Amino acid sequence: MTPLPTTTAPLLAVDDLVVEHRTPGRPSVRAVAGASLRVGPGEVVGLVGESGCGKSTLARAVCGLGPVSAGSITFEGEPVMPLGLRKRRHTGVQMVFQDPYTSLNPRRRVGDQIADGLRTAGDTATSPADLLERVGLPREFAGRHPHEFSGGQRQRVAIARALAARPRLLIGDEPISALDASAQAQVARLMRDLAVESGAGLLFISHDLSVVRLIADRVAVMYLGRIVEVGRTEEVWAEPRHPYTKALLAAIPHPDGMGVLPAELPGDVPDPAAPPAGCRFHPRCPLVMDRCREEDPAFGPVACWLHEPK
Ligand SMILES: Nc1ncnc2c1ncn2[C@@H]1O[C@H](COP(=O)(O)OP(=O)(O)OP(=O)(O)O)[C@@H](O)[C@H]1O
Repeated sequence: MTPLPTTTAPLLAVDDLVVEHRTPGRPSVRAVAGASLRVGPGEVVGLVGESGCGKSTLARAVCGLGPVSAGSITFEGEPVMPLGLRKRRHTGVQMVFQDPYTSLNPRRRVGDQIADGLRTAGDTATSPADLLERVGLPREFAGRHPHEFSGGQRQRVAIARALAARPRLLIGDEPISALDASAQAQVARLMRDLAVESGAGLLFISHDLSVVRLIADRVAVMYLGRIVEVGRTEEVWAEPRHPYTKALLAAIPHPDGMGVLPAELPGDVPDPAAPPAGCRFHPRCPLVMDRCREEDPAFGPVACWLHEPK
C-alpha cells in the first residue's frame, strides 16, 4: 500500500478529557478525569497504568464509542463526535482489542470480514489475501473461520481487518495480553511496523511495560483517570520522575500472571467514584508532602508537586 500523506499537526489531540460512567442508583465514576494526550502521524505512544485507571475508557472515547463529559478530542483537527451524533462511522481510527473474538464474527470467513473494511475504504487494489500476507499469515487462510486460528494468528487477522480500513490511527487495547509470551513481542512489533510504514499513529495500551519499551516512541503513564507523566520512552526509563512511574517501572509480576503490580506501593488504587483530594496519588506516595493532600497538581508533563513547571 502507498504510505499515507504526512502532516506535522497532531493526528490525535485529547485535551482535559473527562469521561463519567453513570449507572442508575450508583455514584458516577469519573474514569477519565482531565486527561490530555497527543499522538502524531507515524508515532507510537504507549499508554500504561494499573488496571482500572481509565485506559480503555479513554481509548473508547477516542473512537467515538464512549460518552464525553468535558474536554475535547480532535482527530486530524476535527472534533470526534460520539456515536449517534455522527452521520456515519468514522474509519480513520481502528481499534484492536484484547480478545479478537470481540471484533471478529465467528461465523464468517476471515477473508470476507477483511473485504468489508477494504470496501469501506474504497480500496479495490488490495485483496484480503494481500493483507493476510502483510500480517505474516498465508494467503490461503482467507477461506478460514476465526476458530481455525491460534490466539496469535487470530490477533494477526484482527490487525489485518483493522488495516483494511486504512486507519490513520490504530489503537491496540491490551492487544497482546491474551497471547502466549512468544507471540506477544511479535504481535506488538508487527503493529508498530505496520503503523509506522503507512504513516499512521499507534496508541498502544498495555500493562506489559517491557513490550511498551520495545515499541513506543513516547510513553504516557495513567493513574486514576489522569496522565501523570508523559515523555520519550528512553528518557522515562532512564529517569522516571513521577513517584508512580518509578513504582511501575520497579514492578513485580502479578501472582496470577495478569499484568504487574507496582512495587512498594501501599494499598490499592482508590475508587474512582471517590478519588482522594489533592494529588490523586498522595495516599500511596512514598514522597507525600502536606501540599499534596490539598492541592491537585493538574499540570504536565509530570503531574507532581516535586516537578512543578517553572
Ligand atoms: N460501563 C461502565 N460503568 C461503570 N463503571 C465503569 C464502566 N466501564 C469502566 N468503568 C470503571 O471505570 C474505571 C476505569 O475503567 P477502564 O476499563 O477504563 O480502566 P483500564 O485502565 O482500561 O483497566 P483494565 O486494564 O482493567 O482494562 C474503573 O473503575 C471501572 O470499574
